[in-house]
Amino acid sequence: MKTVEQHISDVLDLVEPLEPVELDLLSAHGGVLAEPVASRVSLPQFDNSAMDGYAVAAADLAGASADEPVRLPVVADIPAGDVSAVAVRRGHCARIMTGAPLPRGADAVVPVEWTDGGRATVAVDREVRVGNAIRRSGEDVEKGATILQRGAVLGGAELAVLAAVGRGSALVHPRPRVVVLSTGAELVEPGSPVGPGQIWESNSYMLAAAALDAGCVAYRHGFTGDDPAAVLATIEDVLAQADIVLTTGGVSMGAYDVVKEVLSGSGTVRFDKVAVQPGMPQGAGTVGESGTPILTLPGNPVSAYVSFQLFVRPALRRLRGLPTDPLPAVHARLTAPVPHSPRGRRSYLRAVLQYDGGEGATPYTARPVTRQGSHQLSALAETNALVVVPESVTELAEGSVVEAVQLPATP
Ligand SMILES: Nc1nc2c(c(=O)[nH]1)N[C@H]1C(S)=C(S)[C@@H](COP(=O)(O)OP(=O)(O)OC[C@H]3O[C@@H](n4cnc5c(N)ncnc54)[C@H](O)[C@@H]3O)O[C@H]1N2
Ligand code: MOO
Repeated sequence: MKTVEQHISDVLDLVEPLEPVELDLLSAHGGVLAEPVASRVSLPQFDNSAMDGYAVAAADLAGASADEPVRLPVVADIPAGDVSAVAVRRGHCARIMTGAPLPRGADAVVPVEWTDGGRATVAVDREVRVGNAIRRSGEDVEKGATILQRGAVLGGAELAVLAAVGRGSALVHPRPRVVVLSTGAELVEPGSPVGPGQIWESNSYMLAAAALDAGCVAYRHGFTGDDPAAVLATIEDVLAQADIVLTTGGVSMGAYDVVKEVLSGSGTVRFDKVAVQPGMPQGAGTVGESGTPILTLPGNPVSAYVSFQLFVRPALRRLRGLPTDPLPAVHARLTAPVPHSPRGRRSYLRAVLQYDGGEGATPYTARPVTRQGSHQLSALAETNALVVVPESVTELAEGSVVEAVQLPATP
């Protein structure tokens, strides 16, 4: 059987970061910067007021106090955006709003709270230091400085920085388009009645949602029955909208394992048994003229989920232009024994990981959920970690220290 690491490596060999495209800012959300961005301007671009108040020469307020306020004539009113470039002569002041350009001659701003708020003349009841409440040009960003590094994921903060320096678009690796196909004649769309022997389809929702959580665009293509011609036609149809295709079901040893049947004869898809539990039957390769990567995951829902986290997620990260680091892992103490684990396969047990600050080897505990079958979906929702049981280990006592892989949460 193939090792987990070998399969991850084979999957990664199928994908490259998507070609960068210039996208307007909101469309670039979730994209990964393909080049560093330097600012063409200083921020702020001009000295401006940090408060609503009065622009003054600080020296004019020498000796001002509550008992003996200094009175200054107000020669102008400067709202934010005002470009009428007033100057303030000594002994005068201008009313000024937050963000408005500082007039020539002023070297401090007095907040309105220190004054009587006068419009023609203002009384100021204390002294002010030079530079008070002034935001200097360049104190946020210096012209020419790098504001974002290549590889930055564009979220709200990054888009704000780009917008603030005047960029209307960014060159990014776009979000990959992930098409999810489910196969199986027994599958029925949730919300519709099921007949005898049928089940409601759930894998495509799980995988499409996991792809969205992983920063991709996801399309769900319902399911395609068990007819080889129809499955092949569907796969060919979706290639135009896919940077990667995920299928579930039909890859094992059954007489109707249609994905394996149709893909074995076309493209470069290889089917292997990977030494992992769950998620053993896996296929990976490319299809179509443009060599679109396709990963065929097992149909058992928990197997499909674990396969996504182990094998699909790194591929999606590479498509996005991100490092393919594994999920973070911590050491944790088991709060229950693991009575058996298959020799020669690495088990990933669904578990609830908790920080209890406890003494000893690790401050984390891991409680494996009770229903560990590949078909037992119900405990997935409470699962936040996968406990790793190495290939050579067949049982573990309560209290054993294990590696627990932390699963990503929906952002
Ligand atoms: N003789 C053998 N049988 C099986 C083997 C084996 O090595 N020899 N491997 C087992 C393992 S491990 C797995 S995992 C499954 C994988 O099977 P397939 O990928 O071929 O999946 P299906 O047979 O189509 O379905 C398996 C199971 O999952 C349900 N399913 C499928 N698709 C969906 C869906 N979209 N939503 C919800 N549930 C789905 C399906 O009804 C089956 O119950 O094979 C074992 N067998
Ligand atoms: O590998 Mo299957 O994925 O054991 O249930």
